[in-house]
Amino acid sequence: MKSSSYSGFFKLSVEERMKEVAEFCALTPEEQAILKEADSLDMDKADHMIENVIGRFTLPMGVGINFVINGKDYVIPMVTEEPSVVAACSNAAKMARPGGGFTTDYTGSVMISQIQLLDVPAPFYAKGKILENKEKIAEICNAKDPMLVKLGGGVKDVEVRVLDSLVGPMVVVHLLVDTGDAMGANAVNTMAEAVAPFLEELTGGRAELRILSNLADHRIARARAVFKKDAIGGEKVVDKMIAAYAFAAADPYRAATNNKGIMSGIIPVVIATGNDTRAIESGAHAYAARSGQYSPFATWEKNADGDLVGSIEMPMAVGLVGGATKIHPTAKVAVKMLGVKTAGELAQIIAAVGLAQNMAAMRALATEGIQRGHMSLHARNLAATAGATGELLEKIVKQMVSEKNVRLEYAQELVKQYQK
Ligand SMILES: CC(C)(COP(=O)([O-])OP(=O)([O-])OC[C@H]1O[C@@H](n2cnc3c(N)ncnc32)[C@H](O)[C@@H]1OP(=O)([O-])[O-])[C@@H](O)C(=O)NCCC(=O)NCCSC(=O)C[C@@](C)(O)CC(=O)[O-]
Ligand SMILES: NC(=O)C1=CN([C@@H]2O[C@H](COP(=O)(O)OP(=O)(O)OC[C@H]3O[C@@H](n4cnc5c(N)ncnc54)[C@H](OP(=O)(O)O)[C@@H]3O)[C@@H](O)[C@H]2O)C=CC1
Repeated sequence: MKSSSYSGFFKLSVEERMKEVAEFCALTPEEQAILKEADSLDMDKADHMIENVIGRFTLPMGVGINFVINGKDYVIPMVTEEPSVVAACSNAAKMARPGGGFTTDYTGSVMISQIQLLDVPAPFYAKGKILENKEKIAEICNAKDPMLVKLGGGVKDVEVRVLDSLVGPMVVVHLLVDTGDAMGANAVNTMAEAVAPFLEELTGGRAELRILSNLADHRIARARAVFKKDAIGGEKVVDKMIAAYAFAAADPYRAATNNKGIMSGIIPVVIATGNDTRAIESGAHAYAARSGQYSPFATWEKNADGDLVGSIEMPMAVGLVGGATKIHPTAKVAVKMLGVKTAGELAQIIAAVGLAQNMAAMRALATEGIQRGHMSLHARNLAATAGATGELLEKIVKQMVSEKNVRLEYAQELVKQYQK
């Protein structure tokens, strides 16, 4: 496999796919074994990751292929239980190639840590005092994480908001912390707790909550792509897809589903690399609602040539150090597969996958409908659940799809019928 573009990759056996990916990503036999083994996370490690451990839970890892991002080819590890997502992303990445693939950027790894101050006697006067003491605040916080500071991170700015609330006015301090290649929750929470007594002293108030904000709007990843009209079915398809986007832009009921589709692409990469899925979900949805109306994460337009152009912009607080990324053996291999050296690079790849997923889903929805592509892959799932394997599985899938009767009971009925 010389580039990530590979027609018919899905028709290969698992072993053949692994061989191609191992060659592309230079995976050692040990790394390949980690991906193949269901129990690559040993019980001892598992027992130290969370509490009350009794076992482990395995999910399939697929690869999103055909991706070109900033001129470089990528094979993208994706861990999900949902059929058709990996296929959809690979499909859209293939359609993006004639337009040059995806172009991305990143605003930097700045997280917000919040400190809530209650019973501040004169909130606006206190705000001034806090802002005058930015340097001292940064000094107290940075002393808690010399390693981060050595790596170029640490507190970059301090902001103060005075909020009206159910319990009266409150002063909310935001520490803007560059967390480098860490997601940063632990790092910034430690800083918030360390600086709270100084803020109490400055303001005469009482510090209560000291915790990061998952609305990471200083940590934005962007991706954009041109889908040449001829690569996606012509200008009529472009127009239909823009009408589909207009629906999502006008209606939160549709936007929620549209964004769920984007998350169907994003979360598998977040899981594969051992990152915190809840942080990504909450940040993304809060960002999508920032104008007051819940909106799509991505925007779709037609350019002067009649091609479809898409852009996505969302918070992307993922890291390469900390969390499970450095503990989980499979996550370590996934990071190697991507060849990323910084959290920013990882964030940008994830944004590109989100845009790809949205494109594939919208194209299917705006043309033939989602069921043909999605249900034919879902049918495989059901046939396997009903106990079919090999040739029988293929036969049952074909029959369920052609009869448009993709249900578990029917799969079970067919298995019984053919096994008689
Ligand atoms: C499912 C496809 C890709 C079928 O695709 P197809 O239409 O049969 O197209 P194709 O046979 O011409 O294949 C095109 C490429 O797709 C990939 N591909 C094709 N088949 C496979 C496969 N079996 N396994 C892996 N990859 C596959 C592969 O890269 C292939 O290129 P090739 O290798 O042939 O050169 C297409 O119909 C599609 O993109 N559908 C969208 C499916 C989707 O979005 N699923 C997400 C789940 S539904 C959801 O969660 C969200 C939703 C839909 O509600 C969001 C929303 O409302 O916005
Ligand atoms: N609301 C939320 O989202 C919350 C999430 N969490 C969880 O927090 C975890 C993530 O926290 P995080 O702070 O990232 O984890 P860690 O504290 O494990 O990692 C961050 C630390 O790694 C060290 N480090 C080493 N190399 C680098 C580098 N290149 N760039 C940056 N830091 C480096 C730094 O200092 P040093 O070596 O001194 O440690 C830094 O403080 C996740 O598991 C998440 O689920 C926790 C609470 C709330």
